[in-house]
Amino acid sequence: MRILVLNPGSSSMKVSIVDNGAVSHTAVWPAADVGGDESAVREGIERWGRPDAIAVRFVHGGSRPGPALVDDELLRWLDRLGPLAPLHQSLSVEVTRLVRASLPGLPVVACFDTSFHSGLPDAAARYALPRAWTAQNRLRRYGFHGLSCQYAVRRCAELLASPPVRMLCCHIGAGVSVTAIRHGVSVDTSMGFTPLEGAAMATRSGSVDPGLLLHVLATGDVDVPGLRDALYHRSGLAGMTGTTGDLRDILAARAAGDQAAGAAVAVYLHRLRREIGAVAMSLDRLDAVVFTGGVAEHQPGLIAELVHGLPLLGLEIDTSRLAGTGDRLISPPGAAVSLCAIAAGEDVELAREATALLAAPTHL
Ligand SMILES: Nc1ncnc2c1ncn2[C@@H]1O[C@H](COP(=O)(O)OP(=O)(O)O)[C@@H](O)[C@H]1O
Ligand SMILES: CC(=O)OP(=O)(O)O
Ligand SMILES: [Mg+2]
Repeated sequence: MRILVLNPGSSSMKVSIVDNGAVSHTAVWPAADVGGDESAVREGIERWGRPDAIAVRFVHGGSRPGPALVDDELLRWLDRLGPLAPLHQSLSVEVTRLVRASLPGLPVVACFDTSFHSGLPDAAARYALPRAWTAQNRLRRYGFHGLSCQYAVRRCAELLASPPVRMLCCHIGAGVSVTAIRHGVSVDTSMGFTPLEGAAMATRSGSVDPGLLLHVLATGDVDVPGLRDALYHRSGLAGMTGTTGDLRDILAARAAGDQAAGAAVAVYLHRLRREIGAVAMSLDRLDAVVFTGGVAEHQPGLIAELVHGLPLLGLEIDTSRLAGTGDRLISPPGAAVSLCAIAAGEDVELAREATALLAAPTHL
């Protein structure tokens, strides 16, 4: 089956063709270029020809445990979740509308980041908030980057002689999250009700004392839309440095002696290590840690820096392996914990989920 895969991320729009499970074409557009003219999707369709089906990544799918065939009603419901993932959800809705109009008659499958975490243990999923608020089970921790985690589990098992039972998936791209996985199942994760919780990110703040936010709303010159904009678009590495938050530029500035860039990277790494430490505590031991996402893939030096600041977890890096390319083991032979660098494979998972859904007898 030939699947056109659309993966709107917060900094990029990734479009691929996955042919019987293998990625045959792929292109990445900066997110800012996507919106209005939707050129990325149109170009993908025109360049690569008609697929058999389309799979679209939606970061928020509420408590849905798996993918779903798109119809008008589902699309309206997904659109209503927009405010819970403002950097992603409306873009996913927009590109879905576009492909439905451009390729009428083809099945479109929505795949959700949240599904992988839909079975989170209650203690990890709930917030310590008034009971009445959480009664309908909506104000819970949903978790994100689930499609990336799913792929990391599969790929890590291929790279290691024996599949890891207890692992962490550190997805480090424009969005950053850490997930603890036992026997392939998510048991805790750093993102929560929205993809704003947890580590500091390219433009997102990550977790901030809710008391600070109340204080800013009560005393600062900012309303709720202004606060939302600040936390999603103008915080994180971007906010701390006054740049776009692209780590390529920030690391180059740090190397050139820019102190603000150096301080921002220190905060970014510190907050990520805290999330790794916190999430790891849901496992009784650690067999493997996967580093994936754009930053993990392209900035191995930063991964080494991250790991060197985690002596308590006993992680070791093999610098000669780190300098290699492709999906690989980056810990030394015989290390207690296997460290793996894996290119994010959300597109493969999206195609896999779409193929399985469309082959299911209930779909016929
Ligand atoms: N050489 C590189 N190429 C692409 N992205 C890079 C590179 N080095 C670092 N990055 C970082 O990776 C991030 C993109 O990661 P990615 O996982 O593709 O993000 P998203 O899916 O959220 O759009 C960028 O914000 C950028 O800072
Ligand atoms: C959930 C999320 O933040 O996704 P991305 O890293 O692709 O922006
Ligand atoms: Mg992404």
